[in-house]
Amino acid sequence: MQMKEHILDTPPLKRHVVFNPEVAAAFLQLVVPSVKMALSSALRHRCGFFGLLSQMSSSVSHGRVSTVLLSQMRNNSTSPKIKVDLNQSTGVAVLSMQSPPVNSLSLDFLTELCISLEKLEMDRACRGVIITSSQPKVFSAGLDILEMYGKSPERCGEFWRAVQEMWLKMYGSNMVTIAAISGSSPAGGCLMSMTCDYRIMADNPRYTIGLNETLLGIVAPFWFKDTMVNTVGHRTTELALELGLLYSPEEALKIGLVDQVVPQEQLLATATETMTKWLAIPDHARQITKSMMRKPTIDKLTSNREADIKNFVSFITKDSIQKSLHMYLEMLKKRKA
Ligand SMILES: CCC/C=C/C(=O)SCCNC(=O)CCNC(=O)[C@H](O)C(C)(C)COP(=O)([O-])OP(=O)([O-])OC[C@H]1O[C@@H](n2cnc3c(N)ncnc32)[C@H](O)[C@@H]1OP(=O)([O-])[O-]
Repeated sequence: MQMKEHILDTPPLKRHVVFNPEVAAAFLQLVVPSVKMALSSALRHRCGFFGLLSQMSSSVSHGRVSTVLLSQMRNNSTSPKIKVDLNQSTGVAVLSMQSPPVNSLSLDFLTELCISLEKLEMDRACRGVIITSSQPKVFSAGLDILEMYGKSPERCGEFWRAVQEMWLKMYGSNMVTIAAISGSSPAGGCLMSMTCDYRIMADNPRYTIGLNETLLGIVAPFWFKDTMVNTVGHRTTELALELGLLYSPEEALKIGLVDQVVPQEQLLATATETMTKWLAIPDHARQITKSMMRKPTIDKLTSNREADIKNFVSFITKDSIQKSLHMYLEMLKKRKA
């Protein structure tokens, strides 16, 4: 489990240059994303300010900045993908995913999400987080398929490390986490929901939730599987994963994939009420209990992180898997037309 800790402030940069707004804008576009990436990476490795500096210089020296910059420009990275409202008096934050069209989990998105979660984790004023979406009809479409299609092995590895980091932060959070699932939540979206302590889904039969990876011709890794086994049990997970089942809210409630289904307009109010109940439990007792339940699953990934990245990269870059992803992307486009 993560311990609350303090982040080192970076000292102000002193530069003696003549100010040119165009150069400054270009510089910011180039540097801000790499600082964000480096900060996230430094946080991941808990290596403090000097680690941060070295991450930044290695990003630049390996020419990664331009690749990251290009993909971020495509993803319209200037607008924040995560909005956090912390109510100081209740200690409850509402974290809204707001990355159109479907809150897909790109490297940028995951980086921003991890930074937001880390900040809340370290903020003593925050005891609970409600995770929801500002996008209509969708909680999250799961991993951004474009991050896994046509990308270099190096980039795939970087992406997968960020997916692992998101899971570690969410599944191991000391805070009470409640998913207010306001729309469809396939694959990685379902995983995010399952990392939370409690799940409430909006009652709309058009919404679906589940780990549907096999429908894309890909395989949910062991820690996706473990999270689902811990949530709904072994046999239900076996069926769900092999068939790539997506459940309606009512069906999800029946198998225990979500804990409550409520009318859409009551979703946030119900999540807030539920949070009050959870926060009535003394933090230390709840946190130790949560750790007791989840630590073995977390340890399994932390001790196999590099091997898991290697597996993912060699799997996802196979020609046959790339073909499956291509076909799935085409199917999504056709379905829309
Ligand atoms: C080993 C690895 C484990 C993998 C885990 C995963 O999470 S794998 C992930 C498994 N995830 C899935 O299988 C979910 C697939 N997605 C869906 O089923 C639906 O989009 C929906 C039900 C989430 C929302 O329905 P809706 O009618 O509201 O929206 P819409 O369908 O009209 O889409 C709007 C636009 O978004 C695009 N786009 C969508 N998803 C993704 C994505 N993940 N990524 C990137 N792009 C995505 C879509 O192509 C379209 O683009 P366009 O044409 O505008 O350029």
